[in-house]
Amino acid sequence: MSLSSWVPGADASPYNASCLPYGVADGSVVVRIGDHVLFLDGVFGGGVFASASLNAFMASGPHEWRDARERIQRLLTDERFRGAAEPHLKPLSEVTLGMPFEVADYVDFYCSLEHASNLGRMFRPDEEPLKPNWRHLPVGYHGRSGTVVPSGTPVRRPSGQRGAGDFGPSRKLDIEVELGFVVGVPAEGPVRTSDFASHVFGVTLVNDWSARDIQAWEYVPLGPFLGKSFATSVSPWVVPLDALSAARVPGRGQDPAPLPYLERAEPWGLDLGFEVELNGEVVSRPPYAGMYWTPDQMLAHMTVNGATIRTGDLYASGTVSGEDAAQRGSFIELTWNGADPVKLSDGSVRAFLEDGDTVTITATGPGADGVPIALGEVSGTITPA
Ligand SMILES: O=C(O)/C=C/C(=O)CC(=O)CC(=O)O
Ligand SMILES: [Ca+2]
Ligand SMILES: [Mg+2]
Repeated sequence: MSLSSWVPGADASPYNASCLPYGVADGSVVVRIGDHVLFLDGVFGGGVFASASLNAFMASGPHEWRDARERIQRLLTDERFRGAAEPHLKPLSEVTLGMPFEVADYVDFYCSLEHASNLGRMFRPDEEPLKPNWRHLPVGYHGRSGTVVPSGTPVRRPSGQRGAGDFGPSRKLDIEVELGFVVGVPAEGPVRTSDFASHVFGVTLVNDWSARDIQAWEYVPLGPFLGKSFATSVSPWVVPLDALSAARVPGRGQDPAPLPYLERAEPWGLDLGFEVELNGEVVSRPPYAGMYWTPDQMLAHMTVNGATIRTGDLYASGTVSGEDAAQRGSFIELTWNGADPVKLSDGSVRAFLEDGDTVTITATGPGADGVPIALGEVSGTITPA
């Protein structure tokens, strides 16, 4: 039975009562229902919701997460609670959304076989596309949490070294379509794959902006640095894992079989479809379901050495790219490093991003009973260097 809400328009919206992402509006914790937000401090009177971030709620653990979600669903679907809840409801158009959580550490992985193969072919044409380690562990690096910004924040074109003796504004400014996982409950490592849902609160959409010229010159052999640390944008919405149970699908197998600490009960995936818009026009549709490494494996890997995790840690999947050319999650792949530019309907072409360009990433998936749900959106406009 899908849940029917008394909030006008909510049932027809992908932000229906089986979605219910959390965010922060006007400095207060809210949940989204249709084109409205419900202020949780108002309806529940304090506690973990009397805060300007989701961190306290996320730290409270899976029992409280489930309890809150059930109470919110009851409030929004049972007419008897309408009188109590309605005073705390506001149209989305009347509030200002902010950063939903305080980011502790930020880690970026590289979990798409298609993306890693495409970049290997472009950056290392004389080598095997995949490095020898790729099928043995989810490759990742530590990013810069201080430059994780909420959707809508303008992104200034970075300047840096583009090669030997060549300094200037990046000419290869790019996007990376990713799914981010937000840690709620802290732990001392190692964390087992089977404990994923005891620690991870939910997901958020991520655009990991990348300056390909700066990156290509600087990142050997220690990995990405200034080519990616200038900005990483996230959606204002964190979708709880419970909203994604219907999106869970059997996943692709792994060969070779991973080491015991990376084993899962079964391979799985999330049937989420991304859409990438450049200046309002769809340029790609990356599918998440076929990602090679899964988020429980990423969590097990990043803690296997004993590293701790904290509330607000964000770890991202790495660029999501599918097999088809129209499913690639970055412009470097879509245009094959600029050789085959994207053609837009107004006749213009793009190899990489120009000043004034706006990129918006959205994603949808099946909610309870297959009713479509939306995962939010992450948008950013490029400003001059
Ligand atoms: O393969 C490379 O040389 C470079 C890869 C990336 O830039 C991707 C990265 O940051 C991780 C990801 O988003 O998948
Ligand atoms: Ca990335
Ligand atoms: Mg980045």
